[in-house]
Amino acid sequence: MALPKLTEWALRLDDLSVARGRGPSSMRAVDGVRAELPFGSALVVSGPTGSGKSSLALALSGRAGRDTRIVGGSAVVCGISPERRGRARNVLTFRVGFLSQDAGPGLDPDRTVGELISLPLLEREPRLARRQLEIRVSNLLDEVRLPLGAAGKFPHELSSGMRQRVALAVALVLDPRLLIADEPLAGIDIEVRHVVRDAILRRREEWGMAALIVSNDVEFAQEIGAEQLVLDRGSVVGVRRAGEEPLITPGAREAHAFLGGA
Ligand SMILES: Nc1ncnc2c1ncn2[C@@H]1O[C@H](COP(=O)(O)OP(=O)(O)OP(=O)(O)O)[C@@H](O)[C@H]1O
Repeated sequence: MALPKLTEWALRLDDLSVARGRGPSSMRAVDGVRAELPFGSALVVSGPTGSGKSSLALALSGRAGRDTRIVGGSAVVCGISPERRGRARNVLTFRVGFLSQDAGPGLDPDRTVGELISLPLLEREPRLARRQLEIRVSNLLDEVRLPLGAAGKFPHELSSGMRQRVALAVALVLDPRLLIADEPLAGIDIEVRHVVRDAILRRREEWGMAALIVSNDVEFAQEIGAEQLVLDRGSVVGVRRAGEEPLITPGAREAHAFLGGA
């Protein structure tokens, strides 16, 4: 079967609902979200704790386990539904780089940084020559501003900010068409912020990478010229297109704060 072609949209969500959990503890974490993200643009998803941001990011990433299911509407991510399985899903994971909320602390402690960055490449291209692999690893280390010597280190030998930069390098190593990053700036050094921002801007400029970032950092959203979407209890309660006034659902006054208003 032919693989799905890339569409002009990195992301198209039509009335998307996502359930979390299994059995009696299952609940609707995302409820009827509509959004479109063309290649070359960025969307920042904000909202209070438990509003469904991570559930949305995970459901779209192609990495969701059985406790995260699309239960209504549809999603097309880089031309592929994240509900697909088998080869189409593999292609989705190659087209979409994913930085989960616990990506930095969750790095495999038994692998060196060089091995961690190489793994996705070897999964996609098992016959890749060693020299090519080394070049890709060193380019990525350079992009996330880590010294070349970091390739031989294990995660526990690095600071939390450095681990987060390694996790970003892993998410970017396949040159994804869409980067989905869940709280990439949370609680770590300023260098991480610059690295994430510069990677998004450069890759967007060079080949139209799109980005979906979960963050409540309004300044960051503005720095990368992103459209913003505010979730509350799984539903969209506010939207702000770059350079425009926010649109807020009547009664959702707290959405202003997430869009940089009073
Ligand atoms: N594995 C799970 N099983 C059952 N419910 C879950 C699971 N994961 C999340 N939830 C529930 O889904 C809802 C949305 O959670 P989610 O983590 O997506 O929100 P969030 O906006 O990302 O929150 P935070 O800012 O705290 O990360 C919450 O009510 C949460 O308790």
